Amino acid sequence: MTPFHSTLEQLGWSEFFAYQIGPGEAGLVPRRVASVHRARIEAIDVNGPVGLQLPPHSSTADFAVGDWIMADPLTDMLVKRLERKSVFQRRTEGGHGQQLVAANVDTLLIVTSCNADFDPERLERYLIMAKQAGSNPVVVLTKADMAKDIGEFQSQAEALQHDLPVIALNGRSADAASLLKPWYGVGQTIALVGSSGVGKSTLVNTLVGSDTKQKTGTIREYDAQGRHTTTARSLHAIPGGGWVIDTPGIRTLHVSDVTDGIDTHFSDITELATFCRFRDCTHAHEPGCAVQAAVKSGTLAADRLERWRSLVVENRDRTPAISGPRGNKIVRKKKY
Ligand SMILES: Nc1nc2c(ncn2[C@@H]2O[C@H](COP(=O)(O)OP(=O)(O)OP(=O)(O)O)[C@@H](O)[C@H]2O)c(=O)[nH]1
Ligand SMILES: [Zn+2]
Repeated sequence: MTPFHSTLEQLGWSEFFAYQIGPGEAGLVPRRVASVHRARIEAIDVNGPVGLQLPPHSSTADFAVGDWIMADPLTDMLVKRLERKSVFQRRTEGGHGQQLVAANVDTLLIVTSCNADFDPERLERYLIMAKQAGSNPVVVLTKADMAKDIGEFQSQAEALQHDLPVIALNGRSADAASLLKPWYGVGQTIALVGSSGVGKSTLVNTLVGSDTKQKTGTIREYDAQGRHTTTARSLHAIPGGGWVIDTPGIRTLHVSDVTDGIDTHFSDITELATFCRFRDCTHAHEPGCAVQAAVKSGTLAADRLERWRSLVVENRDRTPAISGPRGNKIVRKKKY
């Protein structure tokens, strides 16, 4: 059962949201979206779980788990959604439209396991996604109990970003909860992303207790290959404070709509580029290129520049252009 919460702050409320309430909205109450279904939305407020009425012609697809909304307490009608502090979205398969994954997430736990799933290039894609969304990333290496050399996985992950927290754990053991404690204090929201089968649901169960999870409505169904998989996302209360959002396993992580995320993750290249002679320098063959100069002098690793380049090309290729021609199609060698 979702525990009773007496204050909005415990639900994740902050001044960021309070400032968005207009003078004419004193009769409305803030509620947080706890689960989004095809035809209904469930929320939580200071009195516990509550269903929401959607205004005519609105779609549940416009709301994300973790959203803050204002509702009329008499009718439970959803009146408006508040601006998000952070939001994860991804392009739907086929490339049309965006699918909202989670909103107002403070920390993104990027989950991978200490086995064949581990792939630094895929992790880097998740780091870019976290930056684009506005959340702090933490890498969680599951199945550490099965790995021979955890240190090797850990150091490869740590090399991806300066000061990146990397936590190796056994998701089935209670210790996992204490290792992750720094990121789920009272009112803090964490979300888990990663491939199918890496142990996201297991970790959520360890954090919230399996009984709680069953009742908060996460649906497990069989996918096309007959695998048992998480299909719905919802906000789960962590006993003692904090919230966790489980997300369905991502099969292939393409990058699109992450220009800002790439610029932030590769801030060294972004900064060097301001010294290039040409404003539209591609850092490939132009004279006076500060980025190439840094590679030559050894201050920028050539493989880092290559990773940047392939992500920029993929992002450009997959993000619909507002105007002008689209980039050349690239042949993908590898699935992430
Ligand atoms: N030994 C070990 N097994 C684990 C660990 N974490 C998860 N598992 C097992 O790995 C399998 C897959 O775990 P899930 O939690 O269902 O994976 P998931 O990421 O939620 O998968 P999707 O719901 O498909 O996205 C289960 O059999 C778990 O018991 C771990 O840290 N150590
Ligand atoms: Zn350049």
